[in-house]
Amino acid sequence: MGILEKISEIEKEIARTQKNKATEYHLGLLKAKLAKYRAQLLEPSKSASSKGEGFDVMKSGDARVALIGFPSVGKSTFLSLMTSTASEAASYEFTTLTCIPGVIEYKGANIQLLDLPGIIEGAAQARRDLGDRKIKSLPHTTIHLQVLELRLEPASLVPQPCPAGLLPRSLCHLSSVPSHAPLPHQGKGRGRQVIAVARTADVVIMMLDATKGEVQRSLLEKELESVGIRLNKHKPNIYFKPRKGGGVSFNSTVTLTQCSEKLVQLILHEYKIFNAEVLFREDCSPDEFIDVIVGNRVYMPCLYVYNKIDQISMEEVDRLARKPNSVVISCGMKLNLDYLLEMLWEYLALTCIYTKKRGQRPDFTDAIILRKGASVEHVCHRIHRSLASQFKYALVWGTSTKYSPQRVGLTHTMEHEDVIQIVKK
Ligand SMILES: Nc1nc2c(ncn2[C@@H]2O[C@H](COP(=O)(O)OP(=O)(O)OP(=O)(O)O)[C@@H](O)[C@H]2O)c(=O)[nH]1
Ligand SMILES: [K+]
Ligand SMILES: [Mg+2]
Repeated sequence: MGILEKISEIEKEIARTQKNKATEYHLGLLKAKLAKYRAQLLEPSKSASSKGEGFDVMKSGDARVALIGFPSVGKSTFLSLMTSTASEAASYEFTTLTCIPGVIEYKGANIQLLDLPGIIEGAAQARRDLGDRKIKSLPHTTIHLQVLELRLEPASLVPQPCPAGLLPRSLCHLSSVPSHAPLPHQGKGRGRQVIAVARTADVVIMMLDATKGEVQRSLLEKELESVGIRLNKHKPNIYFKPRKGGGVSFNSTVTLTQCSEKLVQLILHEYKIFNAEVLFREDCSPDEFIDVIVGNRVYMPCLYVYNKIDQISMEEVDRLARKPNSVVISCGMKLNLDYLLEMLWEYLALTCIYTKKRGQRPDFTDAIILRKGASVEHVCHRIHRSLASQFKYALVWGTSTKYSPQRVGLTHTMEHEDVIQIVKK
């Protein structure tokens, strides 16, 4: 049995297993198995040659935002609106085939915005290649595969009605494609590269077409989830350390309602870990525990952006706008873009630091933009390469200190809108 078949078997078994106290261990074990097979699938195959032309964009600016979404939801239109970069936008799908970077200038920060191909396409290609086993595909749910097949059979490139009852109308491929539109094979394996780029971002903007169903959102979430990207979640607060011997020592500082010592042991055994120290500091689920064992997960804020609200009713706009982590916009009519920027800024959680020279007022026109949690040393490096080595102490005004000003060292953590004066040796 191939890995994909094994995954599908386990998924089926999970689906048909009733969730209750009696099946809890069984389910936990199945989930551990599933995560293991998925990881195997994602390991870069040795035959995979090129890293993907057009995707190796340099990280630049103060932060990076990746635009993820189905084809033709308006990603390129958005990039062209928000930045001085033009990215081709058109009514046919898969207009964008590479990664196009642009820069948003906001509150003195340079935010790199990456326009990417409609993510599903590459994954679809991977699915098509499964036959000859060239590309080890990402796992998908059954419905997902149905969608992909529907979309990419040559016949689906011409307008055709959707088979009744198979899919929501929103996902049917009803648009016609002009002759100059790229053929599906040109996007070979891009879904994987899109995901690789997404992993490097500080925030993901998941762009959705407000006129289409909610299913697009859950499909994308599943796809990102299955490659280890965790959206709007924090890293589980579990201490985990494999050891040489001594068995598994299990402890928790809170009451656990989803995991028990026995379940943790079972999951660990599935990973052939027989000696480890485990401390739950949070009431985590088995999935979260598995994430900790497997590691290499990325935890990323995600903003769901519903575009094309010019096409839907006010009631519908209102409903979408009230969803958590969501913003409604229209690129076509330039609606609500300012609010989106505000939200994006919040999600990026950047820290602006102002510098001040001795005896002078702070320079509020030119902020130093750093990541949350940045230290005085980071500030020094940003000002000048050699500044940290000449550093004697710094005076800081703002919320990070008890007194203003306060004398601090290189390791002091800065907070948003702090003012700093650096004194050299
Ligand atoms: N009505 C309406 N149409 C929009 C809006 N934003 C974009 N469009 C149209 O949607 C179509 C697709 O836009 P693109 O920007 O090419 O979409 P994309 O997500 O980059 O598509 P791919 O690169 O193919 O994945 C174009 O015809 C745009 O003019 C909007 O707010 N309202
Ligand atoms: K398009
Ligand atoms: Mg595009």
